[in-house]
Amino acid sequence: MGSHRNGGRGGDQSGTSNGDAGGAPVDKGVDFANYFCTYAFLYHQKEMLSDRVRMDAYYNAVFKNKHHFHGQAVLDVGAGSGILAIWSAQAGARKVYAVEATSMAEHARAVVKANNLQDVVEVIEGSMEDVVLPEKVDVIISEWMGYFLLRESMFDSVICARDRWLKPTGVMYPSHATMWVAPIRTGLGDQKNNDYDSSMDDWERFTDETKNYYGVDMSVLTKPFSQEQKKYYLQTSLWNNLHPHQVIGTAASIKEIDCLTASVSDILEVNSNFSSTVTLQNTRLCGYGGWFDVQFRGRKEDPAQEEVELTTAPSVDDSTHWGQQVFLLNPPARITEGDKLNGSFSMKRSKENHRLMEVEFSCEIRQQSGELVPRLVALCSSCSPSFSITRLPLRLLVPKMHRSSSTARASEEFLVNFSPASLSLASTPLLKTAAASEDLPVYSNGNSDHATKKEIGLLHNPPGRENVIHLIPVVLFLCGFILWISSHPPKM
Ligand SMILES: C[S@@+](CC[C@H](N)C(=O)[O-])C[C@H]1O[C@@H](n2cnc3c(N)ncnc32)[C@H](O)[C@@H]1O
Repeated sequence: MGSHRNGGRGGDQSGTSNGDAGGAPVDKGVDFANYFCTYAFLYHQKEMLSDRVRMDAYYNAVFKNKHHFHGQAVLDVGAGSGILAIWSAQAGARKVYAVEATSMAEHARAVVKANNLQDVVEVIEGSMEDVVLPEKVDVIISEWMGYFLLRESMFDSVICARDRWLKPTGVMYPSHATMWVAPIRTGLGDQKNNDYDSSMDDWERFTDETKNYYGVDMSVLTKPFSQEQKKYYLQTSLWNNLHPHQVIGTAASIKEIDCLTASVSDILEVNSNFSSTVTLQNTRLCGYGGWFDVQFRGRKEDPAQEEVELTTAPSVDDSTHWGQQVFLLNPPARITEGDKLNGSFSMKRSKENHRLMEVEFSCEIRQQSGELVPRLVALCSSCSPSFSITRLPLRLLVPKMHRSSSTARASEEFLVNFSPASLSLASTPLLKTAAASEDLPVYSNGNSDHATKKEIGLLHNPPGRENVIHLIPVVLFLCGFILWISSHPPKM
């Protein structure tokens, strides 16, 4: 006991390089500041603990498969508040190692003690990559899934733990994972286009004012500002809780992962050609929704007694805090039942931050007659895909949230590039007003970071300039009134 931290790897993971992350060097200090610190907040853990779909799935997986836990050694990778470690102990584990990188470990220790499980659950504060355990384990349990499964790249740490600490006969909880995409209709693209237009109108006012009031012409920056705003509003995927009616075609699986055998190189990139058949008559293809599910099946030689699945697919009653990622297409295209959508998807880690993803989509629409639909313009046609997404610590930046919340798991976007080369050309102008009537419940998109940015933007306006301008007529009127009064003194 107590000797588990910072041992084991001869320092190979404690420096600034982490080959497993995809070749790019990882600064652990920066990683901690950007990523781990989020999890040191109880409100963040609470939001995960409040996701009933997630909780029920893990709870059932453990308690309906006690045979995997009874009398066994279990490792909880990224224990957070300790919930999975505690369930493992309650299901009869002999020993549970609960490894947590952040100071949340202290809270986990308190919860373990309060539930009288301190003799079974040992909470270890440290990075999984650095921790040394006194024995190999029979089960690894972990909730490592980020938005659209792979964001956060936390599965790397689970793989590392598995390769070092799982017995050859061991079981992974969860055991399998799948990523899905499906064509969708949504009003989000229209909304984001409006946001972009307003930000450019605002920029124009700003450059006029800067020139008129301060004598400096900033208009040379209009293009880079426009690019920046396009990337922000239009080339970034969005968190959304899609209604199942917004899914307008068959879902396609783009990646399957066997948690027992996958290596980091298997998940560095996801590349898939997929096709989907439109299932709705006369509708708009506004983009794609992406989600994942994980299964608890045990291992082939030691299967689950009862298989459990956790899905984050669009759902009315069982939505999760992961929601779905929406990848917008601009402008939307008219499609109808029976049309075939042939797409290609590519996702890789951002060079700047291995926990963030860059996504490229392309798609071709083939009508039932076999004819190709004239070309669509891609919402993200000119973007160079690089973008940051983190489960950030501040509420403002959209942390991992409970499903009923209006915000999401983090500032969640993936940069998305609908490849212009493979997209069909625009035939449909963007329908700015049609969306609302056409799209069924469009749930909150969770972009409170956008709102925040705007709010911050307001603070940066020249102090009170607009208000002063609005006051000018009033002041003029009052001056006129005073002059008139003084030239027409009241007769006493
Ligand atoms: C999504 S949370 C899950 C928390 C908890 N297991 C639950 O299900 O509520 C992931 C946790 O893993 C921790 N974590 C991520 N990578 C880790 C690593 N390499 N070593 C230790 N902890 C890690 C994070 O700090 C975070 O608390």
